[in-house]
Amino acid sequence: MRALRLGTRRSRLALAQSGMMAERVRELTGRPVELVEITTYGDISREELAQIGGTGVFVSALREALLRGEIDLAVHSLKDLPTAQPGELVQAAVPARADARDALVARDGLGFAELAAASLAGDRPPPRIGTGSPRRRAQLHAWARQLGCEITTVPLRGNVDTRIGYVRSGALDAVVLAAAGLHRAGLASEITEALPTDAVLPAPGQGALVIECAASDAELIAELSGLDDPPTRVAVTAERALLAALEAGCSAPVGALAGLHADGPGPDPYRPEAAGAAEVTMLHLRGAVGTTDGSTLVQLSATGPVPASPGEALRHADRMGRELAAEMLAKGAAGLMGERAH
Ligand SMILES: NCc1[nH]cc(CCC(=O)O)c1CC(=O)O
Repeated sequence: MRALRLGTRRSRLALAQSGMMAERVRELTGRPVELVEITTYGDISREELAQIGGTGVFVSALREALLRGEIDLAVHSLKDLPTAQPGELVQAAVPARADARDALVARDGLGFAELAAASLAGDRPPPRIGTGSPRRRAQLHAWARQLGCEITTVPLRGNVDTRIGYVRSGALDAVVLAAAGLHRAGLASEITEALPTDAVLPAPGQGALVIECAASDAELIAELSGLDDPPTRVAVTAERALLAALEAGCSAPVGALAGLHADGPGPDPYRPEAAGAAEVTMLHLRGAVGTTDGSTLVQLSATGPVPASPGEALRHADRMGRELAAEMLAKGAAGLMGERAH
């Protein structure tokens, strides 16, 4: 039986999540899966991600390998994918999402509020927090302002180990990283606080992976649907629709998080004949966009029942994302979209 070739980047995080997915694909299909290492521009560039500017620097080399038929599947972090899906590629599976939150790795086991407050006593300068992400900067600065504290954010590049190294060496008081990435890289014990989503909304799609295949590979796409988690796909569809409608790339300060929850028993608006008996599934979507100095933050949310049919549920999620984005633009987000990291 021919082995499936799974293309992966070489970073610790990429190898960890590709290895995890390779194992699940093996279990599901009974076919051997071999990892094919591919170097991407995002891995070799020393520039700041925000300066590179384009979204998808981590994914384009993998996608090119898929299109050339050099690999059969690629595993991406969904948050790294540009919102426009190329027609020649298919998201064959979006597996169940891990922790979507951002995580703080701080000195002395501190959380954000304690760290920010440490400078109030006057014995320390404002804490230096490593993150180049305009989304994280905007929300961390807004949170610090709410607490009446000052923080300094410092741009940061490099792999997960390098970033954590800045805290260990004392060069920075803290760094912010995706919790899911730290878990997958075996570094969960470094987390000193999972940042509450009321304060910091993660990037759209954060914590979710996607297995991508060439659209021509119908047989493999059908097989891999066994790894798809429909609730995760609905949630990330809403988040990415919001992002797309805000016309923002991954370096723009947009946070979004959606989740499904049962709200039954109650009347199901899509099946009125079953009134009172049905479990209604609700989709809740939150979005945030702001200036990187935290002086302005537009935060809005929407909730609505999800149609039972999977196809309709995805269309509904997409519409909810676009409508919430329109509301955010009307509430002032439009004026912020030119803002970029410096
Ligand atoms: N931007 C790089 C990136 N892409 C995905 C993750 C983490 C894993 C995930 O969100 O699924 C990270 C690292 C980070 O933001 O800390």
